[in-house]
This record gives sequence, C-alpha cells and structure tokens, in this order.
Amino acid sequence: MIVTIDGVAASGKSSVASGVARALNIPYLSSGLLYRAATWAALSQRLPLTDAAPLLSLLNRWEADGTPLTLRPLPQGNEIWVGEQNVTDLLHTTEVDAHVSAAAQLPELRAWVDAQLHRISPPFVAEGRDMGTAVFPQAQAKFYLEASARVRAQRRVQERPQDLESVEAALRLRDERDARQSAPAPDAVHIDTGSGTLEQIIAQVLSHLPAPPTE
Ligand SMILES: Nc1ncnc2c1ncn2[C@@H]1O[C@H](COP(=O)(O)OP(=O)(O)O)[C@@H](O)[C@H]1O
Ligand SMILES: Nc1ccn([C@H]2C[C@H](O)[C@@H](COP(=O)(O)OP(=O)(O)O)O2)c(=O)n1
Repeated sequence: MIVTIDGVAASGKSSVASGVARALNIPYLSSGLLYRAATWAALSQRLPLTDAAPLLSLLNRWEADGTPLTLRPLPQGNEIWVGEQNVTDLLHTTEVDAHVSAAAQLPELRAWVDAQLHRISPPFVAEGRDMGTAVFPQAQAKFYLEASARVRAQRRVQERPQDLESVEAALRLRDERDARQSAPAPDAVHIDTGSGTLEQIIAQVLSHLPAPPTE
C-alpha cells in the first residue's frame, strides 16, 4: 500500500505522515528532505542552482565514490546520509529554505529525487508536493494538507524563533515558487490542518484508510 500526503510548506505533512505511518507500522518518506539535501550539497560546493549538470555530476560522483547521498526512512524519522555522515540537521535552515525552490525547478533533479523514491518498496507513506500526482499516481490513498499562511507561520516560529511577519512572507513566496509541482491530485482528500490538533488530523487521515490487519 502507498499513502501520499502532499501540501504546502509547513502545512503539517511530515508530522501527519509520521503519525499515520507509526499507526500503520510502516515507514514514511520525506521527499522534501531529498530536495533540501541536494540544495545543501550545491550550496556547500558553491555550485549554481540554475543548471542541473554540476549538481547531478556531484551527486553521481558521490555515489560512484561509495559515499552516496541517501534517504533513510527510519522509525524515529527520516535522515539524510552522505556516506557515513548524517547531514539531516543541516537541511532545515533559512539558507536552504531560500534556495531549495530554485533547485526543485530543475527537471533533472526532480528525476533524480523520483528515482531515489522509486527504489523503496511499499508499503509506505510518502509526503511532499507531487507524491500523489507525478511520483506515486497509483497510490491507494491520497491526501492534500492545507492551512492558512498565518497558521503555518505561527507553527514555524514555534520551531525556529523568527519574526512572524517575515516567516509568513517567506512561506507565501515559497508557495508561489513551488506552485508548478504542488497541485493536488484530483482524487486527493483535502484536509485543513488548521481545523484541529495534530492528533485529530492524524485520526482524520486514518479514518479514510483500511484498518491495519490485527496481529
Ligand atoms: N494540526 C496541527 N496542529 C498544530 N500544530 C501542527 C499541526 N500539524 C503540524 N503541526 C506543527 O507544525 C509544524 C510544521 O509541521 P511539519 O509537519 O513540519 O510541516 P511540513 O512537513 O508540511 O513542513 C511542526 O512543528 C508541527 O508539529
Ligand atoms: N515532492 C516535493 C517535495 C519538496 N519540494 C520542494 C518544495 C519545497 O520548497 C522544498 C522543501 O520541501 P519540504 O517538504 O521540506 O518543505 P516544507 O517542510 O514544507 O517547508 O522542496 C518539491 O518540489 N517536491
């Protein structure tokens, strides 16, 4: 089984996907971490984000050298490793936020991310922007999370203390930059995550799914 959870920045995708996956005792995949990791790699090597070739060359060289950039969908949460280095904590920064949308516009990088995701065997929950459309259109259940920019900004500043107005403006800008790949699947169930607690939203998603088999 594949469950997809798409939505705009800070709508609750990772938290809801994690809770749903835990309830179903299956992994969840955070596609956004792969875009963040590729962006971090480009920034760390001072590569341009207007042309995919240097970045793809770097990612392919790391794989050939035996130190691939990989997504590890662990029970305690998704991690990104480059060889034996866990780089997850370097990926949710204002600098990566400011550049990731540019990277995500590169078709060759999108194909690279999709290839990483397609290596993983179901069952799983996959969260991002285009999981239910481009990457896993065959998913058995699809959800699209929404919340007002203000609600999302209030949540973000709980994680990274910053000026609320500037965080809201940055989220709105990223929504615009990501719009091309962020359309909901026609068969996705839309959920306003501003309408309830995280636990209530997780329960709402689970209510649309078949109950896991009893032991
Ligand atoms: N329904 C909710 N009510 C309150 N807080 C939420 C809810 N959903 C998510 N959050 C919180 O909002 C923040 C952003 O959620 P996250 O899952 O990281 O969003 P995304 O993956 O879409 O960027 C996190 O701190 C998370 O705990
Ligand atoms: N499937 C995806 C996932 C993320 N992206 C892009 C769009 C986002 O701005 C960045 C980062 O995604 P991420 O889900 O980590 O972003 P948020 O947690 O919602 O802030 O990557 C994408 O284009 N396609």
